[in-house]
Amino acid sequence: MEAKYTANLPQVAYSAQQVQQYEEQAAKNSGTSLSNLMLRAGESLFSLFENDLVSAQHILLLAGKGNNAGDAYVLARLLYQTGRAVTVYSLCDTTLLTGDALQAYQAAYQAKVDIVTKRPCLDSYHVIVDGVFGTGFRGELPEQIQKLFSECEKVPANKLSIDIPSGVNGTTSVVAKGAFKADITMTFIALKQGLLTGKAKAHCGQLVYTSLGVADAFEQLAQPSATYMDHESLFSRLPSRSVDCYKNICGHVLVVGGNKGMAGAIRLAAEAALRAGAGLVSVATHPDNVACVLQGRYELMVHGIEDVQQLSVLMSKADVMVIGPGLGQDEWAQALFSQSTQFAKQVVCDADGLNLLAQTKKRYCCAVLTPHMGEAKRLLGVKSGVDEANRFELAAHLAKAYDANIVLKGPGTLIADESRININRSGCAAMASAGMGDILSGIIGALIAQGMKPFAAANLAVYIHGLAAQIAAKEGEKGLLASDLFMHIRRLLG
Ligand SMILES: NC(=O)C1=CN([C@@H]2O[C@H](COP(=O)(O)OP(=O)(O)OC[C@H]3O[C@@H](n4cnc5c(N)ncnc54)[C@H](OP(=O)(O)O)[C@@H]3O)[C@@H](O)[C@H]2O)[C@@H](O)CC1
Ligand SMILES: [K+]
Repeated sequence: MEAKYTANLPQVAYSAQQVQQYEEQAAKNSGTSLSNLMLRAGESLFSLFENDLVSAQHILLLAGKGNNAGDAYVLARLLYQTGRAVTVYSLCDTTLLTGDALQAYQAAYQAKVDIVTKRPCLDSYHVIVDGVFGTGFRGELPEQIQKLFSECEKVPANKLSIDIPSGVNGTTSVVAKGAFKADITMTFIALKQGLLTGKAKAHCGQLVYTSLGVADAFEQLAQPSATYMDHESLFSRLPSRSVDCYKNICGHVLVVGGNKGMAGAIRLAAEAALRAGAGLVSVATHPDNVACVLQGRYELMVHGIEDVQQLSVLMSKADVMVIGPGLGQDEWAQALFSQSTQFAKQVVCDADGLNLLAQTKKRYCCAVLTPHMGEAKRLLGVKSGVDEANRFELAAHLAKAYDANIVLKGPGTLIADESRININRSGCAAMASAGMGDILSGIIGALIAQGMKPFAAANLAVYIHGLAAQIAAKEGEKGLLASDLFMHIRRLLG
């Protein structure tokens, strides 16, 4: 049977609310109905069993009371009719079912699918299918359902989520306590932004997509809430080097940081800027660190900074400043930070640069800020009214408040400016290693110095960084060193 889904995900994403709002109209405009979409959803799920889960013969489906359960009942019937052993465990009294879900239930019941309301033993199933909640999920998971999902995690069955893992919010990416953890999630109609970032990404497992035949009509009705740019569109913005270019026209990056005992961070950022193609890289660091930053990387111009006038001189020569790696927060750091706010060109601010920015309420004239969630919350301050768990709100709010591009790190890094958000595709668990952030800020600085616009540079840098980590981590994610990325960054940039 031909696969009715794809792992090649679209380049635009929407909120789960938009899908709910426009799915009916999109179905009508495509000459079909919602009940037909439910049949198509069930068929697409069934084709996954015919293609990727062929050996699965014993299947348990968990069903709620909404249309997500409707999809599960359609799938259950199709699986049963092809001779598989199928049980649907309904988590609600089936008399509560209405509309399309009720019809799908009745069809399954009439086809003699085993439908139970008492919890079966989970041990013997090859696949457990989650059809409990989809786009209609709100708030917290009832405790009993949390317990059930936790039991599911303990058994070896493959876990498949229908549309959205139950307990994940497809708009905000917020994951409710005890949410279902899938190995595969098949999502329908449009890519939901909430599945692509933060903890939600881990709950989805591999994400596959099917349009149910209404994507064109849907895209006519709804504006994407985020982009999800692929390799080609990101790399298409990278300026190429002409044969007659020379180091002085490939951008001069000044990297500021590396307080006592933190030479490694500034060295990684500086080397990353070189590896990402900056023509010249100057380093402003603590005088104690000059020799060790320079050691083995003689292409760097390393300066020990004793007073801020020295920094001013370096600032006057640079095209882009990267500040923060290993900077610290002591008097030396505060003086450098304060001076750095006079820089009238592009700044990339990371690590303690962000903490000083949050404390001092100073602003850069144009900046890319690269916080992780903790730094983002500090930048936000108290009483902001923003839902701190909602990565999209957090990134959008920071972009406005700091008039900056925001790179909100973490799985599915968000890159935001005042008018748009892109969700990064690359990345792996190895990204949680020391020094990874320092390297990222160096790459962003180098790409801007070579003439890329900050938003495009931040997007490409995050992508390259994640991809380099993925390639480098092929032999195991633990124990990977941040500096292992350098060779891959070089190759990726061609
Ligand atoms: N429309 C169609 O025909 C098509 C729809 N499709 C499929 O339908 C899905 C959307 O269906 P849906 O809108 O019915 O919502 P769904 O996610 O099943 O659950 C809603 C139910 O959950 C309940 N509930 C919510 N939160 C809760 C909580 N915290 N704790 C407890 N209960 C909670 C809520 O109860 P309520 O609060 O309203 O009483 C309500 O009963 C979509 O993801 C896709 O899979 C596709 O097949 C295409 C065609
Ligand atoms: K689900």
